[in-house]
Order: sequence, then structure tokens, then C-alpha cells
Amino acid sequence: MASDSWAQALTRLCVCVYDKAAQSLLNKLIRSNLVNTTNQVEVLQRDPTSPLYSVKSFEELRLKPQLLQGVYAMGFNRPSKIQETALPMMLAEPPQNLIAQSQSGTGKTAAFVLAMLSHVDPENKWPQCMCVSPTYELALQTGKVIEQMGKFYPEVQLVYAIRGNKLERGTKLQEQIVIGTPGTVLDWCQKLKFIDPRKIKVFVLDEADVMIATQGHQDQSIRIQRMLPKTCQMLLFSATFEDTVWNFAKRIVPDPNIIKLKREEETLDTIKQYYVICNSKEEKFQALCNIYGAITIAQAMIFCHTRKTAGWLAGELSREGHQVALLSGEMQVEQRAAVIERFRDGKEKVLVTTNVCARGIDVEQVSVVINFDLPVDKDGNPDNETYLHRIGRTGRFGKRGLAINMVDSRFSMNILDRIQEHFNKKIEKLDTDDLDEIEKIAN
Ligand SMILES: Nc1ncnc2c1ncn2[C@@H]1O[C@H](COP(=O)(O)OP(=O)(O)OP(=O)(O)O)[C@@H](O)[C@H]1O
Repeated sequence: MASDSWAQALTRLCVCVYDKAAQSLLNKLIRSNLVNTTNQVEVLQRDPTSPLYSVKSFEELRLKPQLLQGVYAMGFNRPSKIQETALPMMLAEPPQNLIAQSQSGTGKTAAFVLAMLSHVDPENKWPQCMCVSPTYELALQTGKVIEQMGKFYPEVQLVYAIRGNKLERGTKLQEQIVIGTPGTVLDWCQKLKFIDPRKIKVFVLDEADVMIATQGHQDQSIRIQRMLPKTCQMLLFSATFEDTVWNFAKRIVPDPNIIKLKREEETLDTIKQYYVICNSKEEKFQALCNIYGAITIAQAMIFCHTRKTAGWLAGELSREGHQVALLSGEMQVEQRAAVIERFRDGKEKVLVTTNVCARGIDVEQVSVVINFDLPVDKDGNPDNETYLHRIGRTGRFGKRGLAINMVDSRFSMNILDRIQEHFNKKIEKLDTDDLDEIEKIAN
């Protein structure tokens, strides 16, 4: 029995770790722009008496012309919120250490890539900048950004320290930038000696929150950091900043400057919420058809509790002539990204998904969210946070959103009541047999 529950706990842990890295990768794959934010950055300087520099243009940074060209070729016109303060700190002389936290998509990767490329001396044919990422796939994504931004700077070369990249014993790397996962980077420095860690000038630890969720990565990262010279610039990035991440960050980055960008608050204020009473999933489907018959819905996201329901519903909707995209648990991250991309491009108008699949992804233009099943946690209690996250995405940046909840039992009615109570916001009843009533909600 004991070993059984231990195995179960381990499986849960693996799923959770995979989930974090997978979510992060998914966001990178589907993101083509900066995330819109109106929040201010919070800056804590190591030396509070020194003036705080922030830049409004890339020119002000006095970048090498090849790099400025690379930045513009990527379509960046001006630094993002986090880049405005992070870049001057990272490019300062003498180099400054930095811990930066901001949600995914706010320009962290682009910032540290620019810092690494700026600090490289292309004449020196040995590793000078090192970046560790939690997974092979995430390392590849960062590598791609380095390649894009360094497109006009071909003297600077990049090597991937990832499992599977086997080099001959005795190799001395000539590439100036190393990007990899902690285990392989550690081996390349310590056991195989492909890299001389004492020559590293910039050390980046990316996705610290994902990193510490993986067994062993924390220790390996600290061991790498211990081999670097005192003068090496240490930079750490994270999307979230709970205590565990903070404690780890302090061990990796001595005397840090700290930059934080608050997450955009999700709110239910601009969203009209309704519920519909049904008796079965077939009735819920009929109610959905009635809604579609009465109002024009540009794009909708429909959330189901299980993969099975999501698959069934997607099939029924397709038969009704809707163009449906289905996000399903068994899909690879790349497949999920492709589905989301098609939906974002408007190729499909309805996205049916389970909550697990959709966690953490942003599709901003959705105007209608339908909870085909209400979100509950594993103990059967209302999952308020998920509710807010699902619904909160519809009414962003001043747009008005519409949320419709399907109730099919006393149990789900109770969940709905508790959600209502939690947010202290009324969810109105909607009769989907009454076309006039449905039409009204669209106004
Ligand atoms: N200054 C900028 N102007 C315009 N676009 C930018 C700028 N900086 C970054 N981007 C783009 O915005 C998107 C998000 O940037 P980036 O990947 O650097 O963010 P991030 O905070 O590292 O997020 P993640 O951790 O999810 O990768 C990318 O498509 C990137 O090319």
C-alpha cells in the first residue's frame, strides 16, 4: 500500500513538472507578440543611491550596430516595459546582477539574449556566456531567439549543451554562447571539461520557477554557479515569484537588483455572466445550439471537464456545421500549439478544450466563454481561480465579455452558487428556449 501511494505521488509530481515546462513551451510556441500590460515595474536597486536608468528606445542602449539591426529585423520598435529597466542594468559597466520576474510574454528572453550577445567578445573563441533552461525544448526555443537576434553578427556562435549532443572527449568548445539544461552543462564544465567555467562572463538562469519544480535541477544549477568567477554577471528570470523561487534566486544571484512586473489583474467586472439549467449533456448541447442560433458569436472557447465530453461535443458541433478546434490531453505540445494558432488566426471559430489543456494559455480575442462543465478541483469543490482565469480572459482591455455556465445537477447548481458567493457577483439565469431572451444578452 505504502509503495503504491508513493508511486502515485511520484506520478502526480511528474505530471505537474511536465505540466509547468509544457505550459511554458506552449506559451512560447503560440506567442507572436508581447503581452499587453499596463502595470508598472517595481525596481529594487542594490545601491539605492545610484540613479535609475530606463530607456525608451533601443538606440539609447548604444548597442553594436549588428545587434540593433537584429533587433529591428525582429520587428521590435521599442523596448517592452520590463526591458526598459532591465536592459540598462544588464548592459551597465561594471555588470550588475539581476533577478527579474514578469509573466510569460513580457520580453524577458529577448532582454537577456540581447545582454549575452552584447557581452560577447567575438575575437575570443571560447564560451563566455552561458544560459541554463529547464528542458531541452525550452533551451532550443531560447537558442532560436539568439540565432534570430544575432543574425547580422555571424562571428558569434552558439552551442547546445543538451543530452544527445555528444562531443568527442577532449573537445574544447569555440562557440561563445552555451545554452543547455543543467545536467549536461554541469557535465560539460566538470566531468568532460568542454567548457572552462572560469571564463564565463554572463550566466543566465531562465524559468527559475519551472527549474525548481524539476528534481535535481536546483542543486545542479547551484553547483554550476559555484564554479563561475566572482566577477561573472548573474541573471535569473522567472514568471512567478513564490518563496521557494525567491530562496533559490538568492542562492544563485548575489547582490541582486530586482525587477518585478505585476501580473495584469483578471476581473469579472466587465463580464456578463449567465447560467442555463439543463438535465443532461444532450440538453446542454441543445442549449448551446439555441444560443448559436440566436446570437452571432465571433469566437468561443468551450470548457469541458473530461477529454471524453470534449471529444463528444466537438463531434456534435462539427455535425452541426461549426468549424471546431479540439484541444485534447493526449496531444503533444507542438500539436496543441498548432491547434491554438489556427484558432487564433480565426480558421476555427470554436475551441473545445478540457481545463488541463487550456491552463495558462491566452487567446485574447475570445468574446464568449462557455463552461459546458463548471470547474471543480479534485475534491469536488468549486475551482474559483480557474473560473476567474477562464472567464477573466474574455473581458480584457476594456472589451466586454460574455460567460455562460451550464448547470445539469444539484451538485453543479451548488458549485455555481458557491462561485457566485466567492466573487460576490450575480450570475443571471438564462432561458435558452426563449430566443428573445438570448438575443438580449448580446446587447
Ligand atoms: N521590444 C519588443 N518589441 C516587440 N516585440 C517584442 C519585444 N520584446 C520581445 N518581443 C516579442 O514578444 C514575445 C514575447 O517575448 P519573450 O519571449 O522575450 O518574453 P518572455 O517574457 O521571455 O516570455 P516567455 O517566458 O513565455 O518566453 C516574443 O514573440 C518576442 O519576439
